[in-house]
Amino acid sequence: MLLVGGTDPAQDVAAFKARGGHVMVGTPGRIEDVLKRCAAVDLRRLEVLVLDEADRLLDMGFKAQLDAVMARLPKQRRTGLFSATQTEAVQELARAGLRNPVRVNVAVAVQQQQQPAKEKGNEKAAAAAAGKEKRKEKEEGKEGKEQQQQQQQAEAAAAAGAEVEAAAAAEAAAGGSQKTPNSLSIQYVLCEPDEKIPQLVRFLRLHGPSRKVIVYAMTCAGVDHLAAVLPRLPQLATSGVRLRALHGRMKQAAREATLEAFRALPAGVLLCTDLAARGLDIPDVHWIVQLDPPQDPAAFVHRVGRTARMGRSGSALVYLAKAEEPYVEFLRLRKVPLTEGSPLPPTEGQQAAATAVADDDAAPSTSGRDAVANGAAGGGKKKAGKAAPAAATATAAAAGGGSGGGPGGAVLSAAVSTATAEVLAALRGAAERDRDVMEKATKAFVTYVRGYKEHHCKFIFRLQDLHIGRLATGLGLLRLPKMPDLKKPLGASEFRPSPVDPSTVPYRDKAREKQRQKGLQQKQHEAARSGAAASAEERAAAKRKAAAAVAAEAAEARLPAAKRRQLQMKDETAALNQEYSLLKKLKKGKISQHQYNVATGLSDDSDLEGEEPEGSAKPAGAAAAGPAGRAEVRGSDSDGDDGADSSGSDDEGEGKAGGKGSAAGAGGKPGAGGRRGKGGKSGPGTKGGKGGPLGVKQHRGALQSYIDKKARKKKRQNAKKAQRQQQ
Ligand SMILES: Nc1ncnc2c1ncn2[C@@H]1O[C@H](COP(=O)(O)OP(=O)(O)OP(=O)(O)O)[C@@H](O)[C@H]1O
Repeated sequence: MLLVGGTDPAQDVAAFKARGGHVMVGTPGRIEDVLKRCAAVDLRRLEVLVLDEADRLLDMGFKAQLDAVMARLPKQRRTGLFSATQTEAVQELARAGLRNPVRVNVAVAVQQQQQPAKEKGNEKAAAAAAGKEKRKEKEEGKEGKEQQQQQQQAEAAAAAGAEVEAAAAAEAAAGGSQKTPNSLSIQYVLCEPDEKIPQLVRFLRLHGPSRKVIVYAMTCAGVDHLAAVLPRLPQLATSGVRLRALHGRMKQAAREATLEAFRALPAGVLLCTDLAARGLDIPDVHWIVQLDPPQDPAAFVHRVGRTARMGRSGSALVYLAKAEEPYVEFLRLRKVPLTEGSPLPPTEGQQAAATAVADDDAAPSTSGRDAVANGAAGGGKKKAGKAAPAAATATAAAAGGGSGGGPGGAVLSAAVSTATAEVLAALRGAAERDRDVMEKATKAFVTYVRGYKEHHCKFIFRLQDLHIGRLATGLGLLRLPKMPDLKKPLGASEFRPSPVDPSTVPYRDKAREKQRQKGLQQKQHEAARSGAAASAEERAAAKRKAAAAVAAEAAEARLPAAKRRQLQMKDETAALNQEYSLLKKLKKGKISQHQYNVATGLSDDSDLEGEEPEGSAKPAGAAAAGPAGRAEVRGSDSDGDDGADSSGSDDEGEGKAGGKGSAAGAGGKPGAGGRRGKGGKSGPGTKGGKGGPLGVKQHRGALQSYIDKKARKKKRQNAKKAQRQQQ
């Protein structure tokens, strides 16, 4: 029976009840599910348990399901663990319930290759640590059956540990070994994040039409992006390369269909994640390309194992950034030898173009990445191509593929750089034209950065060494996404944003774009509605404020007559003081008669514009009393429209306006009589705010009596002073 996801478990149970079976093959989750639902499955006579890809099954991800299944199995059985990367962790072997384990190691002997002492030490240390762990568990262990089980496991572990040590010793005696077949050649090419896709494009142009190639990316979003963008690149469009995508976020039926389609192709490219790293048996795969190294280094061996199967030959390639180069040594220590490869030369046409430009003495100084930005922005590939030579050396040096050196090498480097810039421009152009590509590129970027952070070899793949600017450029992003995870993103300042506004990029798919436009309109509508609600709220607030002012006036009216008079007197005194100072200014010629009239409310200000004060220069007082005061009052009217104008946006500002502008703000104009100055008291011109503006005669009379009163007071004070002096 085959028990895997993608179908209804009830169907599996029904099929088992109907037909029975001798061999169950399945995934841990589905087997556990079926065993739970079907008491009819008799496991008492189970003889053999096989855990294929044992290291993966025994890791913590499948623990619950595997423990549930194994709890139902008889203790007396034969158990086989298989994997190209068998774990040496003895605890895990004990978890699989092994007693007297025997290890069979299939490895390729390599003459004159010494097993590194450090490696041997690691294995011994792992075994010793495992033994120690078990002893500790024994000491702290529980009683009864559980303890007995643990003891058995500990014994098994000790035996397994001895076995591992023996295997290590045997390997050492044999002069070392390698984990990948001799018929498989693995190369690494040094290239920075913005050179990976251009390199891949060149690779696929060369091999894609005639070979079966599997390309691994780190994340599902990365695969989705490649699958969306590669067919649109002019550099690949005419190559006849057939692309298929496979990853874990696809439905089971779609995965199976993709795999079948890829199998059926005579040549083509499978873009995938580590979902397809293990177990796939497609005999005629010739190339494995690892665009991104796997998070789990164990997956490296499994990925490359999709080629060179059963004695056939095969090739593999991994792209590494300069900072990731220690990965090569890391793999060598794990018996996976890699040799350095060169970045692929561009097509003949590009090489010829580069040669022509290299001959031109006046090489432009624009960098390659600038050229990408320019080229994409202007939709001009010519620009990108033209700007390349200056960047050529840098790019080729970064690629480190040995294509430089000597005049011929320089030309080739220039050509490589031109080709890179062209692909990058095309990547960005694709994102600028189709929102789907743009979104996929962004998602690929974000998931890649997150995935990079989760690399198992953190000491090699360090997020702080990942060149964020070049990664974003390499995916054709229009903007650099904000990522809180990235505190100091390396090279972020080198990223050149696209002049295209991402919010304006449409979906190429018409139905999808229509849907988006509909959504946008709906959002605008909602925003307008909430804006209208906000202004309704403002109006309500203004109403409340006016009502409060009326209530304050009414409260004032209810005060005892003496108190009311006292308040009025206070108001009038303040107003008259201001008018007095205005009068002095008028007499000194600092303000004109008209300005005085307007400021004191004796005339309307509509004819003030353009009027020059007496004298050549505009007096400072005029500004304070006239236009400035007016502007402030207006500021208070535009409440909310201009939040930056704080003086005009709150009560305080309004009060100040009334104060500074005095009569102009508060009392002069018809209808302004109700406006309150600072402190909520009636302005001087209002005289209680009820009778409107005073007549000119009345006003002058009031002012004159005030001046006389002041003069009399002063006279009295002077007389008293003189009297004191005489005494
Ligand atoms: N004894 C054999 N004779 C002929 N062909 C065989 C033999 N054993 C295996 N093969 C073939 O070799 C290929 C690889 O076998 P298989 O898939 O079992 O390998 P594997 O070790 O499980 O690989 P992996 O776990 O890496 O996927 C298959 O096509 C299989 O049919």
